[in-house]
Amino acid sequence: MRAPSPRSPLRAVLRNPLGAGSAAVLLLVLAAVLLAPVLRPGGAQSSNILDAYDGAAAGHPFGFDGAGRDELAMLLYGGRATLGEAGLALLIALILGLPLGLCAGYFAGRFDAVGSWAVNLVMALPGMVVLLAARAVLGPTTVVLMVVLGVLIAPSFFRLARGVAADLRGELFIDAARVAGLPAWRILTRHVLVAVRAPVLIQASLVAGVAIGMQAALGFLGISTGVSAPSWGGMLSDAYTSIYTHPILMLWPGLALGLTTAALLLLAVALRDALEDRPGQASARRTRRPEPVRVVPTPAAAAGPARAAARSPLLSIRGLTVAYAGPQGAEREVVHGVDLDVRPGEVLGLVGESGSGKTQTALSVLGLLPLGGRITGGSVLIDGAETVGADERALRRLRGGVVGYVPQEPMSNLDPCFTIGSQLAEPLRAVLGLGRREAAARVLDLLRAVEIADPARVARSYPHEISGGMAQRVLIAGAVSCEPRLLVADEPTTALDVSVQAEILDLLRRLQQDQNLGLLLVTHNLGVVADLCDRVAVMRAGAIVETGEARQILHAPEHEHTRALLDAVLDDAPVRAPWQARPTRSVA
Ligand SMILES: Nc1ncnc2c1ncn2[C@@H]1O[C@H](COP(=O)(O)OP(=O)(O)OP(=O)(O)O)[C@@H](O)[C@H]1O
Repeated sequence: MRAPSPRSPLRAVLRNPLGAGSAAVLLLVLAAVLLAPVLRPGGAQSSNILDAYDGAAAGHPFGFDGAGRDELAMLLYGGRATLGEAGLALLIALILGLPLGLCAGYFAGRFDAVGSWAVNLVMALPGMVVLLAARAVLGPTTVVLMVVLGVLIAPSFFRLARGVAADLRGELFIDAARVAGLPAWRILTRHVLVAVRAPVLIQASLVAGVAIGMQAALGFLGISTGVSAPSWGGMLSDAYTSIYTHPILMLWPGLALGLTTAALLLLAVALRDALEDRPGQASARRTRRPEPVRVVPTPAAAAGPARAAARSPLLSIRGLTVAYAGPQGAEREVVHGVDLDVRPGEVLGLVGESGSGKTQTALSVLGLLPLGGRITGGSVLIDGAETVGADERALRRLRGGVVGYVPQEPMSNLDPCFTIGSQLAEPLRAVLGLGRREAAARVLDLLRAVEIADPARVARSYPHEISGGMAQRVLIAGAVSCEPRLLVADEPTTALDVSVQAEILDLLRRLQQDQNLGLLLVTHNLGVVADLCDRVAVMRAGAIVETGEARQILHAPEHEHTRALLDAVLDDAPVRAPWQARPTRSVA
């Protein structure tokens, strides 16, 4: 397995000849423009009519314009106006479009509807007419016109960010981050912004080019302050009056405009290539943790399920119904009045045929139903707190800290852009408020606790650099990282190799017993039920048909559907040996 090479994107851009060349041109232009008062302390307005239209001379390499002003000084000071005002328009467009687009895509619903409506309205406006109207109403101030231009081009960022955020919203690693208790702003700024940065950079370069062009056009048409203050557009306008006699005067501002916009575009392309080629950000730092994670078996765990059953439930579901919006707006109910309890230290297996509603029930507990699905009735109490109808803040308090989630697909639940260490540290910092070093050290302990032999290397790895089994161990480490009391595991071994499944189940059982966790285990595997579960609830067509002790359900099922499920197990199918506590061991 290859260790990740945390290259900085800047270095990658500079290694690319296209990137290095365009960055050099842009830097040169920017430096020249910024240093204008040093290079030409006399300013751009000093003129001598006797020099009008004169060619290059000592100290004046670009010659003089029709008013006898130094062309180089005009270019330098004109660049300050043109680039500065175009930058302002870009900034306004980014400030308005990017956060609103991210929020619209991520939160969807009414936020998206209102945002998209407003954006469509702005896009329907004819830009040039609005600018001319703004000039008439607000006066010939380019700065104000550039603010208006920024508002007009903000929809391009809105739509881009909205599209990416809406796509990512359904990604499992976003769900995993939500279950870990991360607030929406943190998910948006970390996971979503990282995905949107490459297209936004390209878009920003295009928009910067358009803004530079528009600023120059306003100056060229003489509808801005460019008449008195120099700008590249104003220079083009002046040069245009003598285009047949002194065409060279068109060359300098034209060249400045062309070079700058071309360099911007090429730099963005090189940056995009560098960012998309780069698997993630800098690896987590290796630090020593002062104290290892200790998992102490509690007396309650040792007392077994009989004692656990006597305590009040950690999870109590009553009359849960879930429905999905149909094509004609009518809702289709897929979970019908489910009742379930999970007590501390108890493993409840939720079994049933495919499509019976197990996953919908588990996702309801976490408040993570996919778009279109909603809880239409009933109650879900986690540690006594009602989650149905609770706001996002209340749910966040429960996620991570009280309830953890082990998903079905290990790889899709890890963000490919970040190292394992950084992803595990994130909830530790957000939920437990640990510092960077403390979180990094605890990550190593967590990786050790899930029996990963080389935690430092795994913490530095990106998801594509580890195996599926190891990824599932990482997710289990994440699920228990904030010391929850309830775990929801949705078919945690389905996506794994048979040989790895047993190890993962053993690990889950050990952690569950050591930490006295309540575990809601969604599975269709009755072997797993026999091995791990204290009690079992059998689902069929969205309803629970039978609940009882695992031994009773497996040996003396009462409902005919449970009997049919047991009959469907192949007679010669391998049966897992009952779980036995064993010393912790390490796997690579
Ligand atoms: N996004 C969705 N939109 C509409 N209906 C859905 C959606 N997701 C699930 N359903 C429906 O909900 C019902 C229950 O699905 P669920 O995923 O809970 O089944 P399951 O028991 O977990 O099955 P499996 O073991 O195959 O995952 C199914 O009839 C399914 O068609």
